[in-house]
Amino acid sequence: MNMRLQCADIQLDLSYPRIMGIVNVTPDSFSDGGRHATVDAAVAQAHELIDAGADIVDIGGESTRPGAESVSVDEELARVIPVIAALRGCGVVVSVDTRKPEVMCAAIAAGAHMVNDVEALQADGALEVVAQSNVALCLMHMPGNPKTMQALTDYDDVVVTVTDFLKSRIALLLATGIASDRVVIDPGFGFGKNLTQNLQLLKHLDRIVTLNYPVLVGMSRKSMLGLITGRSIEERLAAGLAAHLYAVKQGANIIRVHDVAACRDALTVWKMIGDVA
Ligand SMILES: Cn1cnc2c(O)nc(N)nc21
Repeated sequence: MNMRLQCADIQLDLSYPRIMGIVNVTPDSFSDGGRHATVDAAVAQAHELIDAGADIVDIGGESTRPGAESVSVDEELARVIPVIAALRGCGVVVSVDTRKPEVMCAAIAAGAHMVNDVEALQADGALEVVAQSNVALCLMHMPGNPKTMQALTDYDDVVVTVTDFLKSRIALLLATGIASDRVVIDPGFGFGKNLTQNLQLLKHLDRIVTLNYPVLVGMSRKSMLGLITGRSIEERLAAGLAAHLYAVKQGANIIRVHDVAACRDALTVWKMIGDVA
């Protein structure tokens, strides 16, 4: 695996695990003070995550949780572009979490260094938009879309299906001329997988790691952790740290979390152990 991820003008060293902090710019994420308050709150939250140790901040304007309603292009643009523009020069990788080519294009123009697409650039025009840039790309596995995916959990072998999907997307990107050091892959925990299938993907994550591309995982606060522990969404930090450290042990390179400070401490312990003779 290449140890440096090309994120536009930033090269991210992946010789040790990195943290992607989550910034949801969706009105229900913040006190409903309307657009301006939402953008300001999102920018402030991004800076909090950066101060807490995030290597990447992931700016999303459309919820991708199961059953989530889709958001129009104009609404998503209005939510995320002002935040991305305000983060120009912030010193860390700024990622845009979107499935829409129009949002990718505007985000890249506003200074985004990475596109995080839960649909792995399958939307018409998405591949063309990113091929004309040098941003990093995260390709995630999701059957269907957030409204249909939870009914699409009939796999012969979820690890084989997900691995084959990621291999096919990688091949398509390389054939489009996209450099391999821009590509990150992600099994998509919680996207069209039941609990057993999520745990199988985690247990056998090494088989995705052997595709030899940086692996991003995101299990923070997800329902798979609630099903195991019985904890509510606000009480899943310990479970999330355990799952993410297991993924790092399997070779994951980037973990996508809400609680950056706690994750930073966990990875600092991890790195110290790794660095000792
Ligand atoms: C936007 N989003 C929500 N969960 C995610 C996950 O697990 N991976 C990636 N890449 N994006 C996610």
